Amino acid sequence: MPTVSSEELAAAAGVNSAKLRKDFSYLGSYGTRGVGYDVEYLVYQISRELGLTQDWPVVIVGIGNLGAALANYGGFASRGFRVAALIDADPQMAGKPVAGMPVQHTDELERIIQDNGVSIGVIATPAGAAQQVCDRLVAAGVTSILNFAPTVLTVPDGVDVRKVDLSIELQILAFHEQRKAGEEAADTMPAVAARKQPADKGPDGDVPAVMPA
Ligand SMILES: NC(=O)c1ccc[n+]([C@@H]2O[C@H](COP(=O)([O-])OP(=O)(O)OC[C@H]3O[C@@H](n4cnc5c(N)ncnc54)[C@H](O)[C@@H]3O)[C@@H](O)[C@H]2O)c1
Repeated sequence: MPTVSSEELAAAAGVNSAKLRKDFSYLGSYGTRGVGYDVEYLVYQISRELGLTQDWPVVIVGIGNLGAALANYGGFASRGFRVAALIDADPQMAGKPVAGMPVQHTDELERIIQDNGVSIGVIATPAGAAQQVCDRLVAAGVTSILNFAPTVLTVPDGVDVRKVDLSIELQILAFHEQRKAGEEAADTMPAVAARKQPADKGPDGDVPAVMPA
C-alpha cells in the first residue's frame, strides 16, 4: 500500500505540514502516525470532495475551431467530464463527426440537455450568439456555464458562470514582462536605480497594489 507523509506532501505543495493535516482532517482523512496517508484512499477522498467521483455530462455549443479543439481534448474524461453532445447552429455541420461524435443542430439543444441530464454547458460560439445560447441552456436545465466567448453573460441566481479568457492571461504576462524590462533598464541607469524604492513592490512583493492605469 503506497503511503505518503504529511511532511512530503507539505513540501511538494509548499505549505506547512500541520496546516495540511488540519485541512485533510476536514475530508475525514487522518493519516497514521509514522506511516502517513494511504495514497489511493486520499486521492479518492479529495476527488469525492471536489465532485469528481461522479460522471458529469457536458455539452459544447459552437463547434468551430475552439469547440472542435475542446471536443478533441482527452483530458476531460479522466477528470469525470463526459462530452455528451456537440451542438452547432450551422445546418451544414449537423451529422458531421467531430472527435468521433456527430455534431447536432441547435434545434435539438433542449432535448439533448434533458435526455442526458446535463448540468454543465460550454459556450464556444461567437460573442454575439453567446447570451442567447446561454439563455437556452439555462432554460433547458443547465446550471453551470463555462464561457469562452468574449462577452459577459447574464444568468439568473443559482447559475454559475466561469469565463475563460486567454488574452487576459497574456495581458498579465505582458504586464510582468513590461515590469521586468523596466527593472532591467533601471539597473543599468544608476540615477534611476537610486530612486527605486522597495515601495515599488506591492504588499505581496510581486505586483503593485494598484495597477498602473
Ligand atoms: N476564451 C478564449 O481564450 C478564447 C480563445 C479563442 C477563441 N475564443 C472565442 O471562442 C469563440 C469561438 O471561436 P472559434 O475560433 O472557434 O470561432 P468559429 O467561428 O470557428 O466557431 C464558432 C462556431 O459557433 C457556431 N455558432 C454560431 N452561432 C451559434 C449559435 N447561436 N448556436 C450554436 N452555434 C453557433 C458557428 O456555426 C461556428 O461553428 C469566439 O467567441 C472566440 O472569440 C475564446
